[in-house]
Amino acid sequence: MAIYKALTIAGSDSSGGAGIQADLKTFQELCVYGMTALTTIVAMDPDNRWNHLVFPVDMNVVREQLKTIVDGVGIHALKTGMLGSVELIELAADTIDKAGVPAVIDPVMVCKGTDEVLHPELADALREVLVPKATVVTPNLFEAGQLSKLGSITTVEQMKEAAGIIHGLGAQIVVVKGGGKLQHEAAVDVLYDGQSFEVMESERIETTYTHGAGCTYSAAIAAELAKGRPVREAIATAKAFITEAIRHSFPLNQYVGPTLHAAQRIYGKN
Ligand SMILES: Nc1ncnc2c1ncn2[C@@H]1O[C@H](COP(=O)(O)OP(=O)(O)O)[C@@H](O)[C@H]1O
Ligand SMILES: Cc1ncc(COP(=O)(O)O)c(C=O)c1O
Ligand SMILES: [Mg+2]
Repeated sequence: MAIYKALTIAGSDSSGGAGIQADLKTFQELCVYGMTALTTIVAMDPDNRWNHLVFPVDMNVVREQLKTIVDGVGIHALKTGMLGSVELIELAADTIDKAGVPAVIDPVMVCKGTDEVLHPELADALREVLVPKATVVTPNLFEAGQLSKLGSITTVEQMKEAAGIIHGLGAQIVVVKGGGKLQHEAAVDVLYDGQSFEVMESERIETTYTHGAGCTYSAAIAAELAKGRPVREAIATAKAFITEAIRHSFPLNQYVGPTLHAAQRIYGKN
């Protein structure tokens, strides 16, 4: 059996539901060999309302990890998650050029449940340097508002407008995730490939336990692309995967509830 390999360039979520942990668990569930270039370590303070503490990894350390993986092993696809600096965003873009494989860009700007202010230069670098390299880019509503410069997005029409603008930056396929945040009875994502819009409505699960949903979804797309699946098929498979992971999400403590990456394996595909 062929072994397909995927790389994630992302941060560590010590609590295991998002970031590189979500990516690796997802790669494993979808039978892809996962490798990691760690950019940042996020810890959470249980004595201070789960306040996020962010520890960047030295740039040289990130470079050496990428050399190991891209030069030393080889990959079939990659994804990016939390990239905490302009230098890291540029390094991720260079890595995509060098590796020449499909790339899923999850333009992580803020963690759910935190109110950290976004550094504008990060949004600028994502918009100008990394999004143009994307096979698929998966902004949530906030990130789509920042990348498109539309600001607050509250309707499907605005999601379409944002997707059009983000496609214009150079991404091949844009998926704006309405998810649980859009006021709608379904979970609505908008896909745009430069030709037509697809409003993807799926079952909306009533839960607040969606920590890591975006990481998991983008990792699932990357895993399917690593296996050589066509992009639309990869997105459909990933959507089914995240819906089941959210259906079986659970609380870790009073602050956070991740999705269950193993949901399809344990409970079936529904
Ligand atoms: N409550 C929900 N029910 C069903 N699907 C959801 C729900 N919340 C999010 N999703 C889906 O999960 C994926 C990740 O979206 P989202 O949670 O918005 O990303 P992020 O974690 O980056 O904010 C999207 O496909 C979205 O539609
Ligand atoms: C390291 C890391 N990456 C990414 C995210 C974003 O997670 P989500 O998939 O919920 O958008 C988080 C959120 O806590 C994180 O800690
Ligand atoms: Mg996200």
